[in-house]
Amino acid sequence: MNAARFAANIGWLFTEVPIERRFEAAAAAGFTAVEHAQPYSMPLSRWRALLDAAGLRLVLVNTPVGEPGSPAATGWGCLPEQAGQFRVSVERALDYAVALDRPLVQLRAGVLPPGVSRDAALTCFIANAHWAAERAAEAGVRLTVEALNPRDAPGYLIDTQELAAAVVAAVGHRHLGVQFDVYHCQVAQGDLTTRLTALREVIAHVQIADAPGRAEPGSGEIRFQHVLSTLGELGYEGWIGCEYRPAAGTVAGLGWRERIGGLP
Ligand SMILES: O=C(O)C(=O)[C@H](O)CO
Ligand SMILES: [Mg+2]
Repeated sequence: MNAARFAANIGWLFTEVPIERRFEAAAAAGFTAVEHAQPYSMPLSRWRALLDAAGLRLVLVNTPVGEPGSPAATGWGCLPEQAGQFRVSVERALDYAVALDRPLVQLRAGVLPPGVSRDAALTCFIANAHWAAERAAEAGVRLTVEALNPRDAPGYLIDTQELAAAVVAAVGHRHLGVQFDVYHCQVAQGDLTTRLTALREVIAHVQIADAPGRAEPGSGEIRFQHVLSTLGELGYEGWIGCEYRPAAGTVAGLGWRERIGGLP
């Protein structure tokens, strides 16, 4: 087992303690890396200090999003005429990324706006992602696109792994890859082995939670031993983000790492 390959998402794990104490908690539980979708409520300097004090590395953040309930609550990526706001969100994410170990940055696509066709929204997102990839390359940062399942994220533009991969292909930039969230794929599509295999060349990051409850691996229907050995056989060398809702306490639920094992 290679626990070093798992990154704790400290927006989901260790929420028993305030954000500032989650770093030491993750390190004490054996993690060497963390991810967080929205790090922006804490200043950069504080992130740097907390990562360093705990000996952790940051491996993933998302671009900032708009206010909850607003049209940009899951991002500006596919909102026509909002390119300016999208660019501001990318620049903010890149500021954090450059100062904090150059984690991957997930581009939030947003929900299909009313009155806008799916094709128009996709064209908009691809153009925005292309601009972002150029900027990310200048900053030495890599970007991802993630597909979310429609039950958890109704209306989110990117709702299948293949659509995420199609955006990556359309942009055609080596600084943009697919963020394959195993939980979202299982809920929306299934056929995990086939999809991991088909997308292996473009997968830049993997996240895990079991389905249907989004708790620890081993709590539901996904055979994670098989998923992880498939990733190993495919030569996946990135991090695996633990983005689940602990069923009964983060530390109490970490036994899955030994039971399931890491990459071979
Ligand atoms: O919902 C998910 O799976 C994500 O990874 C989004 O980035 C929100 O954190
Ligand atoms: Mg995810």
